[in-house]
Amino acid sequence: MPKIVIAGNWKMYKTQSEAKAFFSEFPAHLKATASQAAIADQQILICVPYTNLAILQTLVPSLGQNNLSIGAQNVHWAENGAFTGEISAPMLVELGIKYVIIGHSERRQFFGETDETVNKRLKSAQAHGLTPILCVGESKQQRDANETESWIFSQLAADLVDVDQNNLIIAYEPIWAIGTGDTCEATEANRVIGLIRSKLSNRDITIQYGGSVKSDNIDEIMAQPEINGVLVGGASLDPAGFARIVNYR
Ligand SMILES: O=C(CO)COP(=O)(O)O
Repeated sequence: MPKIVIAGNWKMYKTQSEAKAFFSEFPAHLKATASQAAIADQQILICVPYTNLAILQTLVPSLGQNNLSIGAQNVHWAENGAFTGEISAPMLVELGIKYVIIGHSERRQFFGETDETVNKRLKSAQAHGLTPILCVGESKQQRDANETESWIFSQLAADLVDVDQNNLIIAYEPIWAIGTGDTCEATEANRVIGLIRSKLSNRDITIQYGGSVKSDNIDEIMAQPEINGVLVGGASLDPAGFARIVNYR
């Protein structure tokens, strides 16, 4: 059985003081919404801006929530070098970071990320023992043109060359559902995720859904058999709301 991973992607939100305020409230909300036994087998992950990584790595262990980790939102493929504005895998590893998002559609759309650079980032992350969360998904235009499957299959084929499928999470994030409130129907997300799984050599990979996940649609999404977790943007910024998402039922 794939592990359930409930992840937040804070994107470019929260200063250090705002991040600390979130974690001063989050554990109490988690305890108030469900028993620890119910969520014990899940991985809870929050991928934060680089400026919050170090402080949260020292703060989170004191919260008594062993299944809660902090992750990064990108990583460069080189160990170091003249790459202004980038962060390398050894820099994350030294902080004790274990998870990193790679190939988010916002990186592909606004920062020139290609399947080739996504593939290089994935391999470097894995070579340093990090578990990448690879994001794939189609645009509205591609969906309307019935190109969803062919597009995602081409992303997977290019992104996963020489990538170890034993240390990988995939997030299906239809671009048209991100930040729009226009969630993909749970059954449709389940169908596409099933197709993604059919293309993998390791069928036990955790595959998440992402795109306008909220506390009021999480139960239906997580009830789908192919969906092993979620990658949550906006709704992960609120400690009470994200605790409710972790405690789906
Ligand atoms: O991009 C996302 C997560 O990576 C989804 O963002 P929203 O949940 O805000 O739609």
